[in-house]
Amino acid sequence: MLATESLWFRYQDEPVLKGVSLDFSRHSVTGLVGANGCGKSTLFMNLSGILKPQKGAVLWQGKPLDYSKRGLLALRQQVTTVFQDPEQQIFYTDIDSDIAFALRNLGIDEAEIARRVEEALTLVDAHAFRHQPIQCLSHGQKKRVAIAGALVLQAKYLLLDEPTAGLDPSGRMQMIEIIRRIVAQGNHVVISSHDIDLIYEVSDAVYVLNHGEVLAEGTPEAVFSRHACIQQAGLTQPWLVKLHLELGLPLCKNEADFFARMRATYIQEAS
Ligand SMILES: Nc1ncnc2c1ncn2[C@@H]1O[C@H](COP(=O)(O)OP(=O)(O)OP(=O)(O)O)[C@@H](O)[C@H]1O
Repeated sequence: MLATESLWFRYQDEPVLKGVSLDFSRHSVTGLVGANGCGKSTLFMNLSGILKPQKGAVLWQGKPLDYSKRGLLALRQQVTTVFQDPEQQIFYTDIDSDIAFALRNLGIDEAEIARRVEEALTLVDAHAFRHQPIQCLSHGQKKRVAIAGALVLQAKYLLLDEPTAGLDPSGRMQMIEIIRRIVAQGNHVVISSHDIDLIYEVSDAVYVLNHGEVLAEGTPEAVFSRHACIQQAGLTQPWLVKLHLELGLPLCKNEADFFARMRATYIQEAS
């Protein structure tokens, strides 16, 4: 279980997170949205034990997080973060060594490392550029390498900070597919993003943060239908929700569903 209980955090005088209670274990994919500066990255750093709350707690496996070196090492094998900028997480010039880095630090044997690296590269579709030096990769490819570096740890929770930032449309679709594959393996994903359409499509539950507080929580359909609340948080509604609310079209979860429903209706009406 990964959760927070009445968590307060401040860097200086002003609190950035104000008593937030969030549970990331109830759903496979939890989305976290909010305007710039509402505290999303600060929350991620609290969840991974980089920052420590002044009040309240991060709950890991039902207990307040153990901040000892041993406790944090155990946490980070089960809760891994992929930051927005992949450069922050890349240490080597060759992809295999980079992805294997954390496993070598943990003293895992080489045969197991090779197996896990292979599996992670498959999951993020990186075989095609596996032998290129990392500095020659595109932003999107580096992002996939950073995710592979987190996946080899076989963590139960993957925290993705802006996974689609800087990706072109096909990179974005590929990221959605990667998230689905990670979830299909039985893992939890927490996504913080300004890409509202992505959060709507891939999340099972959403938290809306506003000035360090939880303004709304629930299914993406319910949360994003609350126009005034979404506006108050400085956000916009996903396009599929707008079509539903403004034109009375069926509320669909993704573009493919939407076009399938529209085609079925159109063909029925035409015949
Ligand atoms: N190291 C720091 N020292 C002092 N204040 C900080 C520090 N890091 C962040 N803050 C402040 O904490 C608040 C929350 O920042 P945070 O980066 O968590 O927000 P965010 O929701 O991730 O924003 P964005 O959507 O822009 O990435 C902001 O007011 C920011 O200025």
